Amino acid sequence: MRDAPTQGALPFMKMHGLGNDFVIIDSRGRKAVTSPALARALGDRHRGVGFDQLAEIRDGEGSDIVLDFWNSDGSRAGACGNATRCVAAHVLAETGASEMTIRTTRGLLRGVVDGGQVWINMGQPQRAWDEIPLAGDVDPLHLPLPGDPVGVGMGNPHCVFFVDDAGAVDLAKAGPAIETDPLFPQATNVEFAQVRGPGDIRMRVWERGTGITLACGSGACATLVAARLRGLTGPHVRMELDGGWMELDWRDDGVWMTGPTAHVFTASLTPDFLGAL
Ligand SMILES: N[C@@H](CCC[C@H](N)C(=O)O)C(=O)O
Repeated sequence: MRDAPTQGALPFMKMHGLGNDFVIIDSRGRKAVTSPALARALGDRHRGVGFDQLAEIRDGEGSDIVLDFWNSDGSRAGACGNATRCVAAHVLAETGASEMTIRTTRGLLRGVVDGGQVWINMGQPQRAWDEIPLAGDVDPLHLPLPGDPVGVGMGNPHCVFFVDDAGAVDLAKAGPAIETDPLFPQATNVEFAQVRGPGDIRMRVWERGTGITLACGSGACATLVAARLRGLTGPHVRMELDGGWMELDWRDDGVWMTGPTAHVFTASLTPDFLGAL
């Protein structure tokens, strides 16, 4: 028997993009509710719901919607490509529109339905050391770290290593040391990319504030940018992540990406859970 909806409960959606999973709270038309404490409690896979990122949809500010992102450790994420794809797919299905605008701390992003797929323009990459940001004026194309990685900002920092075999990388060992390296004053997401051809990349990721995830949209964009700037690929690639395939295209107006999304369920947080925060 289904429980009757409880008064004071907070509805949310669970969605994922290639296994990068999200709790999404729709706060349009009412006060925002997210906080570091809510993100940590909800992100607990044993006592909460569990997610890689929490996203809150708010009323638009010169845009169709505003989106805020949180990591499971309670920190803010300046960008989350896969959550942006999930929310855009949801809102575009709801409104029947073929395009929309999304304001994030990074700026105004665009979502467009093309060939039955939702594409997001994640904007132009940040390539200057102080925009990524790095701790000092070093060449982002050749960061002074073992392995000669590339630094790229997509509204959040990324450190991209090119490796011979991405599958062989011990993410749990390699990721945390780079995430917290002093070269990155706001810490960093870490990508290990194997270029298999001019339009084919295999990539695995360690995410700042979350750890190993099955996919990372902003990380995929940063990886394409790093590969293109190093002359390893063209501007259009298919990328295989642990959770599946994405397609990316670096155009004159920014880095576009697409891939599958899924709405898993809608449920409500109980007043008891919320009251214990
Ligand atoms: N999974 C996301 C990236 C999430 C943000 C990241 N952990 C950060 O703190 O920057 C994506 O799909 O882009």
